Formats: sequence, structure tokens, C-alpha cells
Amino acid sequence: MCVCLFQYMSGFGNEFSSEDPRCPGSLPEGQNNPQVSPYGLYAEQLSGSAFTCPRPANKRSWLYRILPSVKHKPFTSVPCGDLTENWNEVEPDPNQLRWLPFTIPKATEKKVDFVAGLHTVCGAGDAKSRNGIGVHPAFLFKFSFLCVSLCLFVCAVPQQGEILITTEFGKMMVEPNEICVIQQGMCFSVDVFGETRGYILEVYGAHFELPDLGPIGANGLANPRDFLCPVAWYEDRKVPTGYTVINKYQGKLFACQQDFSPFNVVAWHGNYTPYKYNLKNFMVINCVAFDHADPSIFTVLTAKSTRPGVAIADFVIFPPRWGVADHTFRPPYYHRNCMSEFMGLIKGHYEAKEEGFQPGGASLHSIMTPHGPDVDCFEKNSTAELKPERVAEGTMAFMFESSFSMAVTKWGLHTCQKLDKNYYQCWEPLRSHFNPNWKPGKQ
Ligand SMILES: O=C(O)Cc1cc(O)ccc1O
Ligand SMILES: [Fe+2]
Repeated sequence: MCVCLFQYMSGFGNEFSSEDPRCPGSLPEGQNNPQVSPYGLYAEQLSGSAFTCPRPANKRSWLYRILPSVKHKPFTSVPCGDLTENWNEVEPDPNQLRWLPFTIPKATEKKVDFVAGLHTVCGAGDAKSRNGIGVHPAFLFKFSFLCVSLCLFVCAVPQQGEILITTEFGKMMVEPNEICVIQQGMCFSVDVFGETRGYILEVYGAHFELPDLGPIGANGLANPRDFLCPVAWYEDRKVPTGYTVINKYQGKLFACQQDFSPFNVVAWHGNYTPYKYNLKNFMVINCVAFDHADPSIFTVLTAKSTRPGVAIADFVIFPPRWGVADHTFRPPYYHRNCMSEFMGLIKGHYEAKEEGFQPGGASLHSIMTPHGPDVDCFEKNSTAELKPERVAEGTMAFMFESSFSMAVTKWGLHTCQKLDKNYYQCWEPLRSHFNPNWKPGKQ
């Protein structure tokens, strides 16, 4: 475990600025492109939105670096392993799907780095038209140096083991129950300190935003001040083997070599940055009268589509909270959804399925596929005394909810060998309680 302490700046989408303290004055004052930048640095812009995007959606950062990113040898294609964007590998499967915890390679086995540790389980859409998503459970043991520059927006959810993410903007230590977002084009590397597992959501063409709060008011859910962005940190070193930068481009991986560290940014400013967020800071809104509120009240981040209110992907959590609803079946309801629901469990037990859905595992309930509480949950909660009680204590389940109809990959259905073939059986014992002689007020 790494005990280094890192510094962060707080806020969501702020205009941040940061200088590595070893080089005071490295950020040019009053302009972005001085004829000669302080300390002889190169100025480089990273655009996260079209130049012409309206101001609230306009994102870019200026990086002042020892050498510019352009100084690299040509990219060549490298194997993608289990990372895919081929959504036609297997026949569509509309069933409720559940996976047992994905296996993490053991310390004795060969090292698995971040890229080799990614396995696409489901997704949809197309990176070329920049409309779609991919879900990649990640499990790896040891890190070998790699830099990854991705053409997408990545939301990483570590489930076991902390991950040290070095980016062009600085370093972030992200532990389970925290999430981090790396944005399109940002170069980063991942260090792990033992057996590590997590979930990655890749969004091809939209930024994650905080959801609107509507009638909730100005505060609540994920508050902007709880998002943390790294501070500038650079290294000026060469390694005999050179550096490999892996680029995910149009759904495929490419590698290039360069003889200097890509983490050579001495100072930067802008509103396009990586960030992390601790889920314990989520200010939970919940029903205090009756009925079960839709899980959209637990949305941490949303990547909006162009249709109002319809997300390419929402990142939703099921945090510890009080359940107090009167005369109500309190757990999730039975439902069929026009959205796809991919769920994972960071820790604890999920309220609708105390057993079977395990930390490090996953489930997928596709568009209009019926799902809901298992039989134990239904029977228990139909007769439970409705006193105020803590729900999901010590638990953190999450959902990637998407308007895309997701395809499951060959890896997800077969190769991983983690598909729980008996999942449907958790609803089999549900029996009819129908009583045709039922009279109002007599039950
Ligand atoms: O299916 C699930 O378990 C997720 C979910 C939870 C909830 O409280 C309401 C709807 C929903 O899809
Ligand atoms: Fe659901």
C-alpha cells in the first residue's frame, strides 16, 4: 500500500491553475502563448470541446511541458486482448444476466497491466461517430509501466485495492468507494499495489456532468466542492527502454515510443481536468413519506445525450441511508425499463438481492428485461414491521444506466466463465398471493 499523501484542488469543472512547487512562476501570466514560456517550457492546449461550444460547455486546458506530446515515434497497432468494440460477436441475449466476482490474477501468476486487465463485458454504439459506451471490468495484479491516452471519457470504479493514477495534470490516489474520471485525450498510467479489481465505464463522445437538481434546490446529491482534481507534478527523466504510450483510437489500441516521460507538465491551467470523488460525500435524498422513489435521485454523474433527460450513461449509486417510508414495499420495485441497467457491487449486500450478487461481480438487466427483488427480499419486506431503519449500511452498489441497448461480448457470455447460469432461479419461487375474495380493509 502506498502511504504518499497527495494534494488536490476542490471543485467541479472550475477554472483551475496549478504549478509544480519546484518551478514557481512557471504558469505564464496574462496570456497563454508567450513567445517564450517561463522555464523554456512548451505551451500545449488540450481541447475537450469544439472551439466553438457555448461557454458553459466549453472545456480546454493549457499545459506547460518540457517537451510537447507531438514528439513521439509513429503509432503502430497492438493487440486489444479482451477489449473490444465488436458488438456482434455473439447473438443478442435479452435474459437477466449476472456474473460472479471476476477472478483477479494471483501474485504468483504473470503480471497483468492496466490495459491487459481490461475486459469488455458489454457495450453499444460506435467510437467513430462518437456515440456509445463500453463497460470493462478491470482486474490486474502487477503494474508494468504504461501510459494510456484514451479517446474517450472513462469513469473508473475501483472495487478492491487502491489505484495510483498518474496523469499529465498530476497524481491521484483512488481507493474503493471513490471514483475517478479521466477525460478524452488525457495521458495516464495506473499503479496497483496488489490484487486489484474495479469497473470501467467508457463513454465515447460526451462529458460527465453533475445532474440538474430541479426542485431539490441549490444543494444536494454530489456537491461540486467534493470533487478533487490533482495538482501539477512533473518528472524529467529518461528510461533506457523509453516510454510506451498506448492510444485507444477508433476502438482499437495503438502504441508509440518516446524517449521522455509524458508526465512532464510543470504547470497547467484550465477547466478540462481529471478528477476523483469519494462516494461517502454523496448527500442522499430519499422518500420520507411513502412509496419507492426512482433511483435517479442517486445520480452522481450523467453523460447526457441530445434528447432532453435521456442519458447516454448515468452513474448511479445505492448509498447507505435511512428507510422510513410508511405503508410501502421499501426495496426496489419489479420493473421493466426502457434503459439498460449494468450494476456492480463495491462492498456489502445489495438491498434487492442479499445473496448471489457479490462484491466484484455484476449484473445486466437489458432494455425491457423484467427484474426486481428476489423471492427472499419480496417475502421479507412484504411483512416487515415498517420502523425507520438503516438501508444498505456498509454497502455500496452502483449502476451504469444507459439509453443504449447493450450487446454482451463473447468474453462476457463465455470466456470469463463467471456467468451465473442459475440467476433466473432467484425469482422462480415467487408465488401468487392473489386472493379473489379480498375485501378493502379486511386483510
Ligand atoms: O434494478 C435495480 O436493482 C436498480 C433499481 C433500483 C431501484 O431502487 C429502482 C429501480 C431500479 O432499476
Ligand atoms: Fe432495475
